[in-house]
Amino acid sequence: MGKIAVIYWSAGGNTEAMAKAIARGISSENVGADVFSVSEFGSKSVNDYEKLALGCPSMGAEVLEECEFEPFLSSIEHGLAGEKVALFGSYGWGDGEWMRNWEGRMRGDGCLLFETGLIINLTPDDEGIKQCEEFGARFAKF
Ligand SMILES: Cc1cc2nc3c(=O)[nH]c(=O)nc-3n(C[C@H](O)[C@H](O)[C@H](O)COP(=O)(O)O)c2cc1C
Repeated sequence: MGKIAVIYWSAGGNTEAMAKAIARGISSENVGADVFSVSEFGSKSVNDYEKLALGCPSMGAEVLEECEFEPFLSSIEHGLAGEKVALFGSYGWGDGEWMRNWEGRMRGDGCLLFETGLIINLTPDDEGIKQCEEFGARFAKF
């Protein structure tokens, strides 16, 4: 089975912690997972991966982070039709609106969206980390 890229943007470390836990869950199913921040991913190709897990917190007013993550997503989304994609991210005071909008956008791109995006309020606690690991393990089998 091909590898999964877990690509995230995180300023405060919350979405980063989710990304690392999701990657652990993927690995627990003996599927390879490479974890990158958007800047680490740079100009690598998403085509080298069988599936993508994309993480970004709710920023601005219920939008994706606009300086790095949004341009990255715009640059890859034209090629995502038929691809298996999972979404995740941390949020603060909202109700997950950014994730619902993001899911709709990905469906519009023709992605095979995995479940609904995993959202966690602020810093994932032990239960949140477990949710991320289980989400990753299920995505590995998707
Ligand atoms: C500039 C800014 C804008 C934000 N906008 C929202 C928002 O619209 N809705 C929300 O629920 N949380 C919002 N938050 C809270 C973040 O989503 C939350 O702190 C999250 O845990 C940050 O994730 P990170 O640690 O991965 O950067 C915002 C935070 C910042 C700094």
